Amino acid sequence: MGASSIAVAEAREQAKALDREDPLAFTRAEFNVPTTAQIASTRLAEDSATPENDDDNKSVYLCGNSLGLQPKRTGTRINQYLRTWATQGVQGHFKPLADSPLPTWLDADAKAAELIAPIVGASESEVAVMQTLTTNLHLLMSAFYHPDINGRHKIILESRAFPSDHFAVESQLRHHGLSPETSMITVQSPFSQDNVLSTYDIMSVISTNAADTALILLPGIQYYTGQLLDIPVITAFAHKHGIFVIWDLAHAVGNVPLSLHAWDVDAAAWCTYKYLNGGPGCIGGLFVHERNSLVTKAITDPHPEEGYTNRLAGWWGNDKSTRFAMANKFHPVGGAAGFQLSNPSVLDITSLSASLEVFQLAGGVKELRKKSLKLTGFLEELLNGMSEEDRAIFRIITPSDPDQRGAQLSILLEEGLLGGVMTELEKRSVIVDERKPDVIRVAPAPLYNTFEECVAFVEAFSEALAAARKTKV
Ligand SMILES: Cc1ncc(COP(=O)(O)O)c(C=O)c1O
Ligand SMILES: Nc1ccccc1C(=O)C[C@H](N)C(=O)O
Repeated sequence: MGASSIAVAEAREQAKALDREDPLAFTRAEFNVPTTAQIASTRLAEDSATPENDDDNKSVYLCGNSLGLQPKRTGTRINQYLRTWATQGVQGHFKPLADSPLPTWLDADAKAAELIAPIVGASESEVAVMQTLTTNLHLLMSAFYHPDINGRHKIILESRAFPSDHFAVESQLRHHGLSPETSMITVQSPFSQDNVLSTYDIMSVISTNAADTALILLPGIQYYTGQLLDIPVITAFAHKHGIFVIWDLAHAVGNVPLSLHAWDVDAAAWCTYKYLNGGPGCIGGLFVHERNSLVTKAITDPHPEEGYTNRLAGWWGNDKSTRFAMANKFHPVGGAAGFQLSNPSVLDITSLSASLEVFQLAGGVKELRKKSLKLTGFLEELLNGMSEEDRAIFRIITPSDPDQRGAQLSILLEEGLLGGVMTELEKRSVIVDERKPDVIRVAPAPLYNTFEECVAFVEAFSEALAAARKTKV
């Protein structure tokens, strides 16, 4: 690749064969893949948008790690939801819609929890579809971080955490009157220049701070490097030291198989706009292990709040049977649903549920992972096979061990090339994302990307590198 057109032709033939053999190839037709004309258009006005036609040239969209593509059935389901609202008004809360899998609005959250539970490996009662990622991290910390300045008060997180996670931790500490300088511990790798963290790096920091750490917040998959951490092993190690762990699964959910219950994870939160294709800013989710949300007292108990986990509460977390009684005693429903605050946006839940229907069609995340391993492995092989001239100016920083990554490969470019490479890729209708200062993240999503698109990417990338080299500032 990158030099010889024969190599490109061979790779394309190989990719075509892999696409033909792919048992999940059919799910691509479930998605709206932007065409090259749509991507090139500079205005979004309805009259200038190019109508999509299946014969049109499609863009190469490898950005599902940032925003997943729109499933075609999202429009169908949202229109059904809109019809219910238009024709029923408030009665939509209670009336099921004929000829549609959509539940009544009152049951929308429970139904969505049912769909998300297998994706994260939890029971339905351990998950709630609610709020957004950063909010959910705050809600979990408010419930499970109880600092004791003379005992456990520290929070451990990675040194290059996604800024929102870092801000959330810092502000939690300040909220409790603590200083990040004394109570925030960050993990970084002493060995890896790219800050790929070994399990040992993380365990060492836990060991050193074991006596006074209350909480650990870590990413299932690190957003920048694409590294998949060993969730069960790190969780077990933290538990041995009496530390509660919250996992941020933004980049892991819908990407790699998760078994949160079996791994004994304490709590986790995620967003749904990446591999779950819920749409920008769509409703998020959280997991609370059943042992952490036990409702030990019956609702008829004179002091029902005793025995309930401490939490920031709202009426939607109240038991359904008394939610509308308009009494002011909080009776949380057992499980993660008891952490809900407000009635959720049914528009959001409808959008997410439409995409989760496609996950069901595909046979779930385990099936998708089989394809994902092949797809990302193929992309890696193509990148490693590029010309020496190309390879001299980029390096894949994502672990090469497939068990330590999901779909994403992060490519570190030589300094000064990022802007030029992104411009050149966009000219060729190749959509990936940039993370300053020097990384592009490329994520073939098994629900809609093809092996042929991996070849198209590498071809465009080689041309982009050549062009960027010339214009490098
Ligand atoms: C790891 C991580 N944490 C937090 C966020 C912020 O999510 P949100 O804006 O949905 O709160 C994102 C993505 O934006 C993310 O990737
Ligand atoms: N929601 C967004 C809105 C605008 C720009 C980026 C995002 C992202 O989601 C970024 C993503 N969390 C990331 O890992 O880069």
